[in-house]
Amino acid sequence: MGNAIISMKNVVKKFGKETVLNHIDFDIPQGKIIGLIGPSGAGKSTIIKIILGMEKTQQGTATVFGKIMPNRQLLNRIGYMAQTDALYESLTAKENLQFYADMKGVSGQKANRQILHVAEVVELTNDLNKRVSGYSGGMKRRLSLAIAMLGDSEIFILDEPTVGIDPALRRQIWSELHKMRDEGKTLLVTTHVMDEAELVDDVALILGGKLIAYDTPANLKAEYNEDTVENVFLKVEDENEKNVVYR
Ligand SMILES: Nc1ncnc2c1ncn2[C@@H]1O[C@H](COP(=O)(O)OP(=O)(O)OP(=O)(O)O)[C@@H](O)[C@H]1O
Repeated sequence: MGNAIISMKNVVKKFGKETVLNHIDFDIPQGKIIGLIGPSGAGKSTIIKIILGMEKTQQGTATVFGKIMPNRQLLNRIGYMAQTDALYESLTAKENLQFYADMKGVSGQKANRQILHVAEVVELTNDLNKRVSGYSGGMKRRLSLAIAMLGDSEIFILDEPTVGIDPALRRQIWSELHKMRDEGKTLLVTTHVMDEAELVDDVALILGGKLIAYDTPANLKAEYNEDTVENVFLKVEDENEKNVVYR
């Protein structure tokens, strides 16, 4: 794909003798939300870490903006939310946001504006002055997501951003992700929540370290003759258990 903003070419990743990613190839165009879905241990976080240059491959390459990763200079163009929260517990949420805004090179009035906006998106406005040590798990996830949204990133890589977040707020967060997409941002999001897979532009289905399907939710449903992405996923998983021995 000519206009790919993120690309993986023939990526093989092993941990010891275990092959975790088995010849993964895919291109993500700008201005799309891609949902990375697959069962626990399928290799989703490993894909993300390779794209960010945090893990090395045994074969193949990941490129972002046409440059082979790892590339430190590109990192401030990517908003990343990891699966584990990296927060300063003894600081307040606002202080955490100020710290990360500063790290991303945003300061002054612009930082204040962004902090208020991202806090509102994740409904933490009234808890900004509380210490993070007193936050619940879900509040910490929300704060991590708010931090990932700070700055002027063009790409957002979000590993399970809505875990522990209730359905109403999840909807609000997805509406913000769509808004970001409509402004030309590119988002790669992993999720276990299958109804969220209906909200992305393209679904990349990972099973046993392989990219099994990569298409729009509508095309996948038509191809597999199912009415939900969840049913497509179950069908594909079932077919693969019968036919393929992977690893
Ligand atoms: N640092 C590591 N050392 C050894 N094995 C690892 C390491 N990181 C991941 N793995 C293994 O690689 C496989 C894929 O892990 P990964 O975290 O990418 O899966 P995932 O699809 O993100 O799972 P989940 O949905 O549970 O987060 C798993 O079998 C895991 O045990």
